[in-house]
Amino acid sequence: MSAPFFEAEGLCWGPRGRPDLLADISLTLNQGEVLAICGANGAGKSSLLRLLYRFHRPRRGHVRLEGTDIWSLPARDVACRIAAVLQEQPTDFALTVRQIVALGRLPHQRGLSAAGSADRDAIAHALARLHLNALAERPFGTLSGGERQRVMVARALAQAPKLLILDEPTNHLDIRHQLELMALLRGLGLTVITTLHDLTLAAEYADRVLLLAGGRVLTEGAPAEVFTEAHIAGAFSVRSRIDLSGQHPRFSFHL
Ligand SMILES: Nc1ncnc2c1ncn2[C@@H]1O[C@H](COP(=O)(O)OP(=O)(O)OP(=O)(O)O)[C@@H](O)[C@H]1O
Repeated sequence: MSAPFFEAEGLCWGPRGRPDLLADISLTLNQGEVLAICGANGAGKSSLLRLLYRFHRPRRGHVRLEGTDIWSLPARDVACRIAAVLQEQPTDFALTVRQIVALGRLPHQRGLSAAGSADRDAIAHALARLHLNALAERPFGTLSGGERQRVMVARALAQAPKLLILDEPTNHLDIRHQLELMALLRGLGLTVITTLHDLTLAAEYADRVLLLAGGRVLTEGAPAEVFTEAHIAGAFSVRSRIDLSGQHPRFSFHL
């Protein structure tokens, strides 16, 4: 049997000298699937992502991409395969949008060789996909929060990854840009793992949802299986009503 495209198995992690914050987390993704990770503040979503894009080394367990443990590869090789869009943004505000997006090509460039035509094509394509052509020569520091977020997604696309990992990518985006970004992520054909606070977006755009609570997997599966009133109460300590009359579930929440 061939290995799953992406697999995390029995992951445990905690900060140095502290007990585990994440315990026994496993997930499997097929190529092209979109996984949403949802859960309350402090549930461990960002910490889990850091294990998946090889920032934190798990205390126990393994993360494998196409059957290879990501810790058996040099960081640069992993960066050619996995791109991450994080909540923290670059502080180098003087760089232009094009220069920031070009940073996505660094893992693919050897030594100090100048960017080649493949790099220029990837940068142009990423700028166009995120509707950033008009902003390409603007200093990053002069952009709005939502524009910056789109630049960070463009940088990740320029990296030409096999797996795209995003931490709350719809933060700062207005409703139209949220929907556009989710449709873009869906339409890329890439395997995507993203944390999302908005359960409606997760239900509409993700193939699978992993619900975290207290650093553990509460449940994982198709959105309709995961988003039940009982699971939502368990993860978020709120009561909810789920309207299943439309194409996608709609939620209302109460204390
Ligand atoms: N390096 C660290 N040292 C100490 N505590 C940490 C560290 N990293 C994460 N934590 C703690 O682990 C818990 C989970 O944090 P994490 O950022 O993963 O949660 P989250 O689900 O992404 O939350 P949010 O929705 O608020 O972004 C939090 O209580 C956080 O304070």
